[in-house]
Amino acid sequence: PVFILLHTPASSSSAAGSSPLKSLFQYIDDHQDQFIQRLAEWVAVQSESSDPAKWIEVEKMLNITAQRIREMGGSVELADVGTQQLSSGAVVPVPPVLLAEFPGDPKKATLCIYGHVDVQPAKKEDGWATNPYNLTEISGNLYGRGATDNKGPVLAWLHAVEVYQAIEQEIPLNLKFIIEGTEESGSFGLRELIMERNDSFFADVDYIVISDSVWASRNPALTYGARGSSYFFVEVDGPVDDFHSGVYGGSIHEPMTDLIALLASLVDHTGKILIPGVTDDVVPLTDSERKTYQNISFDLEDMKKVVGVKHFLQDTKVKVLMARWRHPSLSIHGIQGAFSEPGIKTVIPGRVIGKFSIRHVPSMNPPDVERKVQEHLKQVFNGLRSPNRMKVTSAIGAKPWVGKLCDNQYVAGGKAIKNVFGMEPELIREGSTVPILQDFQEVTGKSVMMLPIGGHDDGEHSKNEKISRYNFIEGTKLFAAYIYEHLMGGKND
Ligand SMILES: CC(C)C[C@H](NC(=O)CN)C(=O)O
Repeated sequence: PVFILLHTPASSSSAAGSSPLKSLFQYIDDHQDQFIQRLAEWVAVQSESSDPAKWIEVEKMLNITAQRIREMGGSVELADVGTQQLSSGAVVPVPPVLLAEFPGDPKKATLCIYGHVDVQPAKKEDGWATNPYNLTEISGNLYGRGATDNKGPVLAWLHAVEVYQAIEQEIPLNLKFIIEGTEESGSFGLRELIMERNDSFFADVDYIVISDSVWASRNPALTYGARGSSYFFVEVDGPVDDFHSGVYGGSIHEPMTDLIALLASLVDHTGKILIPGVTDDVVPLTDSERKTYQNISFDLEDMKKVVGVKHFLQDTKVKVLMARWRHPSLSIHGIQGAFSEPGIKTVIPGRVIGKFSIRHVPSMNPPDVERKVQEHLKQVFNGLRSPNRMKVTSAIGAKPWVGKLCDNQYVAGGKAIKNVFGMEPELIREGSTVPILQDFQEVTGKSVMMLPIGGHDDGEHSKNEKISRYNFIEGTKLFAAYIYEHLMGGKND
């Protein structure tokens, strides 16, 4: 990893008061209700990618995005990324990937913006205070599934372009967009598409920017690292059916009991991963890296309130940040086939599937981790001497990413933050995963940066996900300013 602290001196061209930026910002302020109305229309589409039955909604969302880009004068291709085989055995087409570009000038540098318009599942019964698919403003916050992850930021990028067009301000960059619909399920077929289009769509791209994350505190940030992820299903299957526990309880090996033993062997109550060898490759901590965590304005007390806990597994800010950004973690997400409705049911489920994931950090290697998980679970299951069958499958294998802080676009990002928020950017990493991030860097060799606009308390993936009106609107200004601050016609060096 590169840990160079960035200094972003204010340049004469980067004064917030200079007239193009002033006009751009004024237009954004004047049109904020219209921008929020458009976000409400996007949030209303239930584009959950975890359930292939809902891919029709994902495609609807991609078509709405395509239509908006065409209305703005961009050309759009909805690229085929193949098929997926479902657990039922059925083979279904994956939602396409949107590739778009605006008319360009070969003398200018080219920026490619990546985002996704699929969302994690959400139901009012999960405990939402409002309907998750009806964007609702309460006390300056816009609540709705996808408001921050990632419909709000994708829309903010389109609004930033719209603003240039509306005030007839020349855009100092060529712009391309790559928008997908299965990020929340591992980005099916996207790596292959990038490889296939490396010499065409990506050939003239200089910079790739991704706004699919949140700030670490109340301070605006530039993000230079993200964890990877491997997602696992461990299935235990035995009795031919679900059975009455009064009849069979005590005489059969219950799949759920086996599964609980398997899941309990993965991680302990302190968060320590128990799978042999999984943490062996984590890069050692250096003094200079440790120092980078000390200056982050992350407020532990504030974070406890956001999360609703008395304490974390770690007792200092630095340790909590390191746990989020530079150490792997293992989380257990759910059990399919288990009785999870309210009330009483005394059944022994005949087949259950446990779901868990491991967040990877440099220099972990997902295939290597997957092999160790397989070996470990096999060994634990053998020890149970159960007649049931166990199957472990890995659904996602996304690598961790570390960007290059010396790239030009971090300077443009820093200046843009100064223009909009009047402060230096915080240089942060991200605990969550954008599955395609490292592939972008590895396959295209281009400069990649994350430029988040989400707030630290936005609650991505959880109930009551939101983006604040402030972050959505100032974030739109940030993107407009970032475009403006980019080296006019400059290529990354
Ligand atoms: C691989 C995961 C499903 C990706 C997901 N990504 C994001 O939340 C990005 N905002 C994650 O859980 O990290």
